[in-house]
Amino acid sequence: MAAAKELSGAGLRGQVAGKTALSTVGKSGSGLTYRGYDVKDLADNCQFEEVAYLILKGNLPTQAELDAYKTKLKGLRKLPQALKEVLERIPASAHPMDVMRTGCSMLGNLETEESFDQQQDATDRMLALFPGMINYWYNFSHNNGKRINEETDADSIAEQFLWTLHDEKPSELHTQVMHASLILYAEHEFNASTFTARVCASTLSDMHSCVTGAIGSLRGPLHGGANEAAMELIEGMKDAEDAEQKLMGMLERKEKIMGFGHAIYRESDPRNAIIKLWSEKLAGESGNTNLYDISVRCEAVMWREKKLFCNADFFHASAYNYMGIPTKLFTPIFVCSRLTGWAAHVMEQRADNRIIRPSAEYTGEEFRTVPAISDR
Ligand SMILES: CC(=O)SCCNC(=O)CCNC(=O)[C@H](O)C(C)(C)COP(=O)(O)OP(=O)(O)OC[C@H]1O[C@@H](n2cnc3c(N)ncnc32)[C@H](O)[C@@H]1OP(=O)(O)O
Ligand SMILES: O=C([O-])CC(=O)C(=O)O
Repeated sequence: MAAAKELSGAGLRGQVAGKTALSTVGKSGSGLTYRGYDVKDLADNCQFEEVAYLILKGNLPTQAELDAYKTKLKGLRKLPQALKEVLERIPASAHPMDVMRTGCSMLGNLETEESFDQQQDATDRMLALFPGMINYWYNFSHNNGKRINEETDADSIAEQFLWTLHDEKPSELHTQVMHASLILYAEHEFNASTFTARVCASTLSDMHSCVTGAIGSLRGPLHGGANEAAMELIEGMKDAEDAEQKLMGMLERKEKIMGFGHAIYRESDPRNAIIKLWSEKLAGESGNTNLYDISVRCEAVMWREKKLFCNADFFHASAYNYMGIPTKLFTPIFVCSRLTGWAAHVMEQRADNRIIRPSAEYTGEEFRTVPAISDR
């Protein structure tokens, strides 16, 4: 099992900051469970919608419940015209995570969550709409003003993401990998973005504000942004030998290697083995295993030199690249998935709320009085 570290120190490390029934990290099974189910079991046997249902509603759906949920989500894909207009005004140079943040916030203006009774519907709308939203912007801004049809016939969120990105039905294999990827990223206890969402929820704010804040926290390279940073690293390496040399140089210069290490896991991240297998399969399918081979060498060097292991992000880089996904859209996919965890945590916080307001250890000046301006 991927066990948890002994934790203490800055960054609230090791401190229990609240309760959750949603997931465990470093405690049982392969090391990550959603509502008691091992993430590997879920990734091997479920579609993303089943896992979203589990996280949001508490139990795995029956076939009839799953069909009804997927039909509901399919009916919620249409982007409001005002949101399309905002997306068309965002320049191609913008980071797609900023587009997600603005898009989510705009949706909150157009379809405001007026009461907590609407929390499930507000979440479902975002789950259904986010893939088309980011790919509408991406195609418009990067593809000569192309306006895609976001109301595709895609059967699932996994398929909808790839379909709206490439404007064609994706292969079975690619859709299967996307399901697994969305499942792996869906929930992870009190990580930085989820904690952001919970802090916002604790003030009794609305769902769109909680999610907008969480997107901002996920954006950084120490958190979700690491999958993009990992891609930038490996695409600069010619082959496995070059990877070895470059990494050794970076370690000598004490540079941080994105996609490695974890705040909670000690020896491995259970999501890595799963996405690594998919990356290998995609490499085989593509007929060019170089990027996969480079990634495998990086993993070996980091463990040999530093006992640092790949987290969920590292092999996601090569997997997404093999599926033809542009690097800057990697972290928005994480948003399309983690939205389930964020929303479920918001609902959990609301159900048993006290405003989150810790204390600080003061390190500033002693008490003093204001001198006259002429004496300063
Ligand atoms: C889905 C996710 O969000 S997973 C996380 C994605 N983020 C990354 O991949 C970014 C790279 N990794 C990191 O920056 C860190 O490992 C974090 C942010 C994930 C965890 O941070 P921490 O809990 O502070 O890490 P930890 O306490 O284990 O660090 C121990 C030591 O290892 C070093 N270290 C940790 N990760 C790395 C890394 N990826 N590369 C180089 N050194 C590292 C730290 O600098 C620290 O050294 P120090 O004691 O000399 O300061
Ligand atoms: O738990 C964390 O700190 C980061 C992480 O792996 C995640 O959010 O998936």
